[in-house]
Amino acid sequence: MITPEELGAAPKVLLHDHLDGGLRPETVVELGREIGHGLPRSDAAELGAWFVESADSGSLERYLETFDHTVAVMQTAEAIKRVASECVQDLAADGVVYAEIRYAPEQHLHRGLTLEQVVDAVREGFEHGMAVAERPIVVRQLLTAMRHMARSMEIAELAVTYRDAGVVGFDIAGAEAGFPPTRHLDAFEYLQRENAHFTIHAGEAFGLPSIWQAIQWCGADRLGHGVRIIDDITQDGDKVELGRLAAYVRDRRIPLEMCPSSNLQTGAAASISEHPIGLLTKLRFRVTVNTDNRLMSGTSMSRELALLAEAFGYDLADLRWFAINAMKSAFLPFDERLAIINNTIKPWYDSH
Ligand SMILES: O=c1[nH]cnc2c1ncn2[C@@H]1O[C@H](CO)[C@@H](O)[C@H]1O
Ligand SMILES: [Zn+2]
Repeated sequence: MITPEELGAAPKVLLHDHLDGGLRPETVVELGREIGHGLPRSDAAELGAWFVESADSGSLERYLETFDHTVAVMQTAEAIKRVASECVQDLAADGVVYAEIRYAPEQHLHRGLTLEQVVDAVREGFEHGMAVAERPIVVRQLLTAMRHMARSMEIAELAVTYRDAGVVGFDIAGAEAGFPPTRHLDAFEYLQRENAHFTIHAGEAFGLPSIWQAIQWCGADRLGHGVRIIDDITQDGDKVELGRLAAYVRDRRIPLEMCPSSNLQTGAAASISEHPIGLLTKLRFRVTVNTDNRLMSGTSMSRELALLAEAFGYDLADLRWFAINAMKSAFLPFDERLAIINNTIKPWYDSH
């Protein structure tokens, strides 16, 4: 049994977390008041509960509607800096030692900011957060393009421009059904030519064709969620068979950015104990554990790991495996990844 203290103290690595899905409820209330944005609840605790209840919709499309309020209050450099700094501080307090935080710059232009000003504001917020956090943490940005929009090439170029200024990769997000990854093929081909890294939300609200396109057409380094890879695995008693795509994903060690609580809310999985992460972990896929949207799921890295430990009996050795899997899969340069594994992750787990 892992104690709550151990869970909090254990070094954790987070690869899939949305900046606009992780605000503190109090911050949404305060920023909303400052700009006169009407919110469904004015009390912070009630608003926090409202986000979780509303996101508990059983559909990705309705889950995503809750972001209207967080995106609305993140339209000035000051507001974005505050949210970014608080994000880093909250993660550090939860024992996260490395995080890649994503958001869509194109969604923060309503009050006159340019794409560059948005990325700069997030960078300043992250730097501030890393400087004041109660525990050491390294945080980098992933720039997301919205899959139903047509700005992915521009956002991919932005990611390359900022590659030495805190941005380590690119992503596409938003409603999956009807918006296949190949819709943004030019952006992915451009990134490959630039030796840049990217992950793709795939296999969350749509199945194998989405995963297949993300990997075999677009060349994704990692899969956001990827839970539906389970559709290519058949189980007959103790006998487990992998289809060609599932075998490819496992053979190539393609990291799966799994987000258990988020999947329950969008209907991608029925319960934690039935979540495909159990089988995929047993089969030694490159599984990583993530939060997706801490506000909408009312969660944290510690909580996600606690839920898994309870459902599957995981111990500290499993947590170590998840942390090292994630660190190996990070878009940070190899020597920096290795330093975090050898100087931070392993020493803690070796002594516990
Ligand atoms: O689980 C998810 N699947 C797909 N899109 C998502 C998910 N969570 C958040 N976003 C979308 O990504 C945007 C940028 O951060 C958010 O505004 C939200 O629309
Ligand atoms: Zn996501």
